[in-house]
Amino acid sequence: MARGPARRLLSLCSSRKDFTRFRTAFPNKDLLRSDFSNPSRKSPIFAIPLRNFLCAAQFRDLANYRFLSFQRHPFSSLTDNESPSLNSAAPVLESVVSEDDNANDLVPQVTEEDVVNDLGLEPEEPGNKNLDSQKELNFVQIANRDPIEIYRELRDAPRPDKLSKRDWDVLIEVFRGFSKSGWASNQALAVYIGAAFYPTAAHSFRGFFFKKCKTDLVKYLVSLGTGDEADKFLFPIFVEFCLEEFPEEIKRFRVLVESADLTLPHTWFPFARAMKRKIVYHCGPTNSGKTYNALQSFMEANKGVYCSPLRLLAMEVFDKVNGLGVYCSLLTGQEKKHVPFANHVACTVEMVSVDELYDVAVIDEIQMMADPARGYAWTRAFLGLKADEIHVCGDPSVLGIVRKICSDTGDELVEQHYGRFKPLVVEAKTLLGDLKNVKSGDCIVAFSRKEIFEVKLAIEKHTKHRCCVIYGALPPETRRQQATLFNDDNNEYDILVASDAVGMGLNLHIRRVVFYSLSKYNGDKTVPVPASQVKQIAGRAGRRGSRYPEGLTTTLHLEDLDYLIECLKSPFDDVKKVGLFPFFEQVELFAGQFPSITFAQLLEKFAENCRLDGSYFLCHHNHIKKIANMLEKVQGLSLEDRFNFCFAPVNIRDPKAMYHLLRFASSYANMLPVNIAMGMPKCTARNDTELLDLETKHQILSMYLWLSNHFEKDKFPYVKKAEAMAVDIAELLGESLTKASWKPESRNAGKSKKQEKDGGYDRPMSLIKLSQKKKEGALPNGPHQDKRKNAAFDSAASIWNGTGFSQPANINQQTKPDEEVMMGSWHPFDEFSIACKLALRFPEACYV
Ligand SMILES: Nc1ncnc2c1ncn2[C@@H]1O[C@H](COP(=O)(O)OP(=O)(O)OP(=O)(O)O)[C@@H](O)[C@H]1O
Repeated sequence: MARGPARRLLSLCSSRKDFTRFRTAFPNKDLLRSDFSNPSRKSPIFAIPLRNFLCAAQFRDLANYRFLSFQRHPFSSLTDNESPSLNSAAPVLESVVSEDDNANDLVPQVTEEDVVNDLGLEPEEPGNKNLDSQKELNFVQIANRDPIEIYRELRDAPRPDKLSKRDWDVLIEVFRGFSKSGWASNQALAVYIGAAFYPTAAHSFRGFFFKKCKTDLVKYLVSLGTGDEADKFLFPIFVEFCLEEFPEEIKRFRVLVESADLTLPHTWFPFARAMKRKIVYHCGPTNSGKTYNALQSFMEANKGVYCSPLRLLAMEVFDKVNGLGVYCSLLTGQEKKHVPFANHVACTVEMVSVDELYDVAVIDEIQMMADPARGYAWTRAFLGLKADEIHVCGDPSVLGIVRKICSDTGDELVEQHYGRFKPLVVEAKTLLGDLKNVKSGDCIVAFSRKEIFEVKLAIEKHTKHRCCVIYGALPPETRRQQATLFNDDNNEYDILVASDAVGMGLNLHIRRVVFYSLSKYNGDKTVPVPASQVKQIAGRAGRRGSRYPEGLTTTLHLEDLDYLIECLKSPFDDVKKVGLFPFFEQVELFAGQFPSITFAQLLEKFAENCRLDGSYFLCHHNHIKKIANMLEKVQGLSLEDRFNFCFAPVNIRDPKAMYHLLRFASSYANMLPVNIAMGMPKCTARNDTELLDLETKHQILSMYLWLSNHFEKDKFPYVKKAEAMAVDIAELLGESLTKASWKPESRNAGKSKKQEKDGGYDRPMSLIKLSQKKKEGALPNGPHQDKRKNAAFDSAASIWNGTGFSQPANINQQTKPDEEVMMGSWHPFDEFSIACKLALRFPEACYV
């Protein structure tokens, strides 16, 4: 388990005496300032590495950590204003601040005349130089005193000295500032005083100080006034006070933090650390030969593993490598194809074993380390793979962080830089807003399923071209079938209409990539497509060895062209952090602190309290929490079962798929054989609803297969049947897509009529322009209306005892118009809700 610096500090200072020893090593405040505040100079005693202390709930970037270094923000890269620590503890703080009026209770009453000068100084007179220098001398002495001594002196003081009203007022302000100090709150984390507890501790400290105050200290603090200087003077005394007053709170928080410690993740893989690994970074844009070269090393090795971002790509490599005579097995969440005598395996990155020893490993699309949701899988593979040689392929965005990680792990890094085989050319003419201008070999990229079918319909209605389609919800087998159809010269399918799913993994013969739009809905709002994604997708045009070795790219509308060029011209991001997620064992350890909370709450608590180094972020886990919430009702699942079920591949916005997951979990928990309980469609889809049904059914089967590989096999006895059904449905989907000539059902009935008038398809307005116009208020469907609509959808989704998953967008879109949902006359979750409840009570039965 990793050892964080604060932990190390406390383990070094396991007793108060030790801590005192540390502190007395730096009795001189000036010494502390001059030595520790100089980042280039390390403490000879505490050579604590620079690292962050991060409460992931706030995703604070607490950089440049050095305990008690007395820098302005040693723990935080945030400014004072941004510092969230005290805001997060606002209720406690409020009480602290509001009690200032009662602070007089803490000290003997004083009056203006009641001034006693404990320093024995004459009253101040202007120009009294002796007095001034005497004062300065005193202040320097105080500043240089050992804070422990100061604390003890205060602690043992029989009674407080009397203060003047003016000093008293200033002192109140000084302590108010200290209570609010983000710097002090951040520093306090290092001695396990949590952000939530800090205001209480600071309040208590103020009470202590006022009850014991010494005039010389007060004078000194008054001379400093509110601010950093005073905070930094008070802080070590405060720490001393807390160590003595709150040992239990500190211990509790320490145990909590330690059990959620995600620092130094490279130390989690001691075997890999014991190896001297060679990392080869194949760095370049798309279509530059990175994967090709990495696969050469993979195939030449005695034993190799290829880690893919997608099932589809793992399958491609599996086929390709076996085709070249190198026996290779396939391992994805859904399938295990063992090839006899194979020493090689092509797998999805989540499935790679960090226990097995390899000669060569390939990690494709390494920039996915920074993916907000799945990044942890790449990070784990990169840190944990036990391979002599690891080839990573990707764009340069994570090169900097890979260099840094290699310096931490001690791995050798070799960089190989690539350029595109043929430059990508931007066609400035665009399609002038008219899909009739498509040409053979074009790939039209749209960012929603609905748009994909609209485009397909329009092209097939108004031109002689036929379209293949590829989008994320299709099974990999169907995507491959569509890709083969498109690549084949001897048929009429010469146009591809695809979503961003086309950006990775398929070997496609694309002449030109045309962006239907350059904005997409991110689940919350419509946003411009990120430049890195635009590059990745555009880069699919013109592939070496294909019919079109030279690639073109353009947009449907002239007004989107500037953004496309901007994206292609923009340099790759320099990623600063990569993703992490705790292993089950870490979550289990943490769960020991909270025996009576739900799994979803546990994940939340973990996120709030976990510590991460500056190069890592905690991956998004909202979808996991939503599944966890849904499964909360299922009795009899162990923590590990819950953890595993939450990673099942399910579309959380699809109530039908969620229902089946719930049913599977329920049966499993009741020790019943988990059945598929789903009818097989008899024919190809005749409309969009049937097509959607096929997609969902395939996803449910895929989920069943995934679960069968992640739980005891005998609990999932229908694997063979599920595999056969999945193959059949993928075929049906392929056939359905080639025939598909229906209009996708629209949310907005009025819009469909308009489309008819416009010549059969909705000529898309540039969404970037659209959002600009919305901002200017030019369009009637303003943001407030969207808000209302979203609120209606959200409330529709929050049924079923707060399972909390979002609305079934596809059902809303496919079967009922918005208005009905908004009027509350129809509820998409009603049927689902009843089915779920029944599934919980009678898990062996099926209700769909
Ligand atoms: N040396 C080579 N000889 C023959 N074909 C090659 C060679 N290098 C690359 N190719 C072919 O060029 C195409 C692009 O190569 P590759 O997939 O390795 O590029 P890449 O940089 O990994 O791109 P992407 O990131 O888009 O996958 C592939 O079809 C590959 O087979």
